[in-house]
Amino acid sequence: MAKIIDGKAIAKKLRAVVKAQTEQLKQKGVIPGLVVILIGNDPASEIYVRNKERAAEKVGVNARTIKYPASATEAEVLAKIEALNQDEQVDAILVQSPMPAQFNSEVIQAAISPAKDVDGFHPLNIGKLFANRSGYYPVANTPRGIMTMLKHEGVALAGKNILVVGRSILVGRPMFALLERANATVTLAHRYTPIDTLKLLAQQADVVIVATGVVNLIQGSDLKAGAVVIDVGINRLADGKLVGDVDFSSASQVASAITPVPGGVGPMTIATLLQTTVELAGQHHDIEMEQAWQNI
Ligand SMILES: Nc1nc2c(c(=O)[nH]1)N[C@@H](CN(C=O)c1ccc(C(=O)N[C@@H](CCC(=O)O)C(=O)O)cc1)CN2
Repeated sequence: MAKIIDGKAIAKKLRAVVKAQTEQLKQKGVIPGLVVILIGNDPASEIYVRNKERAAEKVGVNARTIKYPASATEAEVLAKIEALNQDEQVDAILVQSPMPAQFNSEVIQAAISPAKDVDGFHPLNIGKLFANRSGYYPVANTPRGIMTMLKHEGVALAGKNILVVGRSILVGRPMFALLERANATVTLAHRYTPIDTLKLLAQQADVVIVATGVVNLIQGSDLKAGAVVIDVGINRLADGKLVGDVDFSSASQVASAITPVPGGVGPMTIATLLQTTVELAGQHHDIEMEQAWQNI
């Protein structure tokens, strides 16, 4: 039976470190400021945004949400982003995904100043990540949170065979870059990967990370014995139950460690968002931040 990786508990430890960092910044007169832009009325997004605000308040980050109706225009949101880019009180900006159909997410993401791009979706920050540039730049919070979880669990990555399933800008692509940077051999599978190929790749992988939104895509019988399984999927079934992209009951019989849904990757996304917010505030005010989170 696999060890269940407790994302909630790791996120709690990370938030405690972030809170201590926020207090250090406050002693220097800096209150980290986060603005979340929510467009439309996607019920899940409303919950995530509320959870971000609550978590921010607990660690001392000054967070606020700016809401737009689903009928909002790209021009009005772009004008607001431009004003926030100029606002000295704002260190971090994000626009919650998904956005309504009339929005071009590439245009919106590129409009946020790279120095305030707390999601790490700006092409400049993505380019730096893929080029493995030195220096500080924000990286997408879900894959970064997964790296923190893997480190916390003592999962060695160098030289390991890792399969990432899903190639979104939120998870799969930055996950690939972070793992490659950690000297793993990484395969990125996606919707055009034939299912037989996917299963063969999964059987060879020491670590499998799945972010597709397809319920039960990966079964225990697909996995190598002792693999580490990270399930990023959040799928709500007709009966209201939340499940991931991995069949937890069969996979947990074969894996050595596995993240549950809920309570796995999700809580790490929000804790890591706060971590990135505080780091961006430190950058803006030229304050060196101790990387204490590495030892959580
Ligand atoms: N601009 C962004 N949009 C979205 C991101 C993102 O990182 N930036 N990620 C997701 C949504 N998300 C954060 O924004 C998020 C999703 C899920 C959770 C979470 O804690 N999930 C819980 C279950 C919650 C539930 O009941 O639904 C869990 O897994 O335990 C946190 C954050 C897409 N959009």
